[in-house]
Amino acid sequence: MKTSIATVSISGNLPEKLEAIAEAGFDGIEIFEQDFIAHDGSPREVGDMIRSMGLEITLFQPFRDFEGLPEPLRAKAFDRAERKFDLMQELGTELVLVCSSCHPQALGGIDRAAADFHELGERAARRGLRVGYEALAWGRHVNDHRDAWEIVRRADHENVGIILDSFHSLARQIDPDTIRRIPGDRIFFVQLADAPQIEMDLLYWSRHFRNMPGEGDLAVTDFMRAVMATGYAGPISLEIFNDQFRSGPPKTIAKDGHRSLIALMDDVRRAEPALAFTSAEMPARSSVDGVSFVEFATRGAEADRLEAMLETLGFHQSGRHIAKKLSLWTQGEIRIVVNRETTGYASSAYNMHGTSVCDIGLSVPDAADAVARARQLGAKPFEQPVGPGELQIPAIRGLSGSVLHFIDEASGLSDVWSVEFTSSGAQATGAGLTRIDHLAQTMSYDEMLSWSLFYTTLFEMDKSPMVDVVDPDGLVRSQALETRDGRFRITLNGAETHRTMAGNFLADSFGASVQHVAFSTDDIFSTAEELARRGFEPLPMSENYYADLAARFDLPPGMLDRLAAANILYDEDAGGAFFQLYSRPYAGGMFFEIVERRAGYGGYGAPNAPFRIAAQKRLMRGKGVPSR
Ligand SMILES: O=C(O)c1ccc(O)c(O)c1
Ligand SMILES: [Mg+2]
Repeated sequence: MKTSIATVSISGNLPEKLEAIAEAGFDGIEIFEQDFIAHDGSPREVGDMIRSMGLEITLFQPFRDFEGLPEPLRAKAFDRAERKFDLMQELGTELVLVCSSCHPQALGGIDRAAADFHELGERAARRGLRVGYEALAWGRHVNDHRDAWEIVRRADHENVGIILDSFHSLARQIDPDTIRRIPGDRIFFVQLADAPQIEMDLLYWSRHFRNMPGEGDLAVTDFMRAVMATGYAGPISLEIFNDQFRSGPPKTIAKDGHRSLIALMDDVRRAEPALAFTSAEMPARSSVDGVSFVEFATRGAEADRLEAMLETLGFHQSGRHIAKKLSLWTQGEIRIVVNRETTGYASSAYNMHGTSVCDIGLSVPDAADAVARARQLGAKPFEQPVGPGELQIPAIRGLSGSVLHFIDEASGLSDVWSVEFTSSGAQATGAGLTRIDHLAQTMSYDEMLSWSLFYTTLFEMDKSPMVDVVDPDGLVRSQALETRDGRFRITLNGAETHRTMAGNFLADSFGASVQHVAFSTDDIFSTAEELARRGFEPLPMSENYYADLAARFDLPPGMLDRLAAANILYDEDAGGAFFQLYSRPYAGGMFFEIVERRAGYGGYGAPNAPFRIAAQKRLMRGKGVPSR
């Protein structure tokens, strides 16, 4: 299987695009004519430059408004085609994409178009070139791959085939299984794009909102399953028109693209085991049984403050590392590692971000498999030298320099706590916190797709719909990713401005990622009592908030007073009820949350977020949160 990507899909000038594409591991590019014209270099030089980077030109595109024209426009269209054939020969590519005509004078008529393509095929054949016909979803007469196929079939020329583009077919809700009727050798090229399901004009949707397979809502896997069932053996190419990607970092976007394509083809291979095609061999997506540990990089007085906060949250220090300045804080199934090392990865994370979550450990069935899949999908393995008596725990670099460790029972990795840590012997009753409910990561809005793709291609996780969270100073988009059993949940919060609570955290921590950790309790009221006894200072909520709760929900008698007295927030969904208690913001805007989910409540209290954020901001502006 050859991978390819259209040069429109990423930002930069042509050499920058090519470098990012080659580095991400693609085999070829679709050269967009605009990218060629904007470049100052002869077609021969451009062709040589592309090949010198190890890339092949899989396609030249687009050639527009060709078929079905009356004379003299028709003759002109053929002349134009001849000029482009000259250019293709100079560049060194043999396939051109002709997209269905949008010309106001195009006459329509399947046989007229077929005759035009037959003649174009004749002219292409003389030069050893081939022509592919693609139905644009907004084409004037042809906007459905089934009609494009009928024209190609009637054109009846060896050098004329169809080009399929998942966006055009799926955006029009054409059943992808109709592709299974097309002979594989008549499909000359396949373009892939996903898109979020939004109601809008097809052309506008296509030119601005396409995204990588798996990042949107279209049935791209079903589309590719149908394509592969035909026996198609040509390149699989991303063609992504997206405003964010056009201005984003080209290397990251190219890597995301490659990751999406490899993961998609792995899904296709699993869904269609009877089809023989080559794609990267890798273990299936890993399930995640939960967060095994969260590690903070910190130092000195900040570390003391963090540990004091953990104590008020009911944690106790249950162990110390045999050689390093790490302490282990536990409660229920929760493990927090406080890392005060002044060398190594945690130390550089501290130097970069200040006190921050530098490492997340996930419990998985097979840690080696999780790393093997991540590597196939372009993640870099992460290793640090291990000292005597320490375990080598498989790990990868996440995005933005983060680190993820994988812990399993099968290979004894879950013994790390007894092997590498000496027990303090301390026994503690705690405050009823049982496990980590979710991690909330903050990022710039432009990075959200990369992160969701990262998690959903590695793990068995589903995306929830994006929700808007209103910060008094701007909007924050929030999207939850979760395993089906809810044992691993992450929320991604995308900030567009630095004035929001989330954006401010990003700026202050130079792009640290985890802004809060949420712990579960089975009884939020008794947890709140125990926390109060330990001197925990909750985030104070306003009276207005509780007055509104009374209006919105039928709470049992006395409940409202109990909520208000303990500063507990409340929400309901069709499944059940949700209780939340927040800490005050800590260094740079990090905080902790405690939640109780009753009767299968599935959300994250999004309706409460604006009031929580306003309360945090009141505190940070008023008393001033001690910053580093
Ligand atoms: O938006 C367009 O015009 C356009 C051009 C070429 C393509 O392959 C395509 O899918 C869309
Ligand atoms: Mg296309």
